[in-house]
Amino acid sequence: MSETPVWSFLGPTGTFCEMALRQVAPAQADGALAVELDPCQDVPTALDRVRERRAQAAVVPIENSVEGGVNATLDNLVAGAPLVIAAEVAVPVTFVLAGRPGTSLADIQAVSTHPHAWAQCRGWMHANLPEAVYVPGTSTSAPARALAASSEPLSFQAVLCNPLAAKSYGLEVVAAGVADNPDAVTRFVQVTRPGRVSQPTGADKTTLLVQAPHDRAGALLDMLSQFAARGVNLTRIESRPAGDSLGRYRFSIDVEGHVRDERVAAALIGLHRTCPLVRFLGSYPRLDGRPVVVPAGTSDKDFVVARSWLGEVLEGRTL
Ligand SMILES: O=C(O)C(=O)C[C@]1(C(=O)O)C=C[C@@H](O)C=C1
Repeated sequence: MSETPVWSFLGPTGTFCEMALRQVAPAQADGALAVELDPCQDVPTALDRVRERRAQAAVVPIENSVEGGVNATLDNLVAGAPLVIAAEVAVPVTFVLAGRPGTSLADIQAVSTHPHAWAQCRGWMHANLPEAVYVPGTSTSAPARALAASSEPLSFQAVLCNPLAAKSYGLEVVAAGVADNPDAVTRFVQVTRPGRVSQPTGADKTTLLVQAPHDRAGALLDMLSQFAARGVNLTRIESRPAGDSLGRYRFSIDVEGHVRDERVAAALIGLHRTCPLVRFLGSYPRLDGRPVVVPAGTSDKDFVVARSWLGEVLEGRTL
């Protein structure tokens, strides 16, 4: 009998991350999850569980429509043993302000939540609870659980979490629909250990980490030219400090297409020839399912025809 696969995520139960996991994890015939949930204290721990083979997959936040890239994820993905992204999912993010039963706005002097959640509610907090102090939490549900778990006074009287977490921990909603941007979404990724790369679907994305040479003019332009020359469209590019000295940056990049697409493969080969570091972080179906637009002259067929023409040239059969 095969064992139930373990999937790790940023816990405890009730995070947006768990909502994302429930959207991508396999389900049984009756709709119940076919994986065992492994809530972790932070993103690096969730990813390490996969590296250590204690989990088959991890679901972690990677990009937030308000705060941008999630550094804990972007940096950890390239820090240790290789991992790759297998799928992506977006979760709409709206918060409730919740406290122990009976709490009213006037009782709240301090609020705890994840720093990204706080960043998404700053304007609302300023307008409604300008005096409230912020107490950082390891996730949105960790302080919710802590508040519900005891009746002793804590350093905060309310939390910003998702409505399901407030309900499951038995907290009372003091204010609903708390968000500076009602359309905010967070993108999460399912991460696994690398294996043979899947086949393209025609609507894929590839994530890379690239370090451009730092000691010559135009290095960044050269790096970007590797994509432009092959008609590969970028959907995200962010710089992250390399960490070893000031002024050295790496680029976290998402491109349209799959590493098995000729034009994406050619861009990667070009990067590998010219950049000191290139990490492939996975090709996976894009969440909007929108087919990739392939510019003229960059389809797989165009590459195959051109290669066969060159073969003919080498054999002296054509010029
Ligand atoms: O704390 C959670 O609930 C998470 O899933 C993490 C996280 C994030 O890292 O951005 C996810 C969505 C919200 O933007 C707030 C926090």
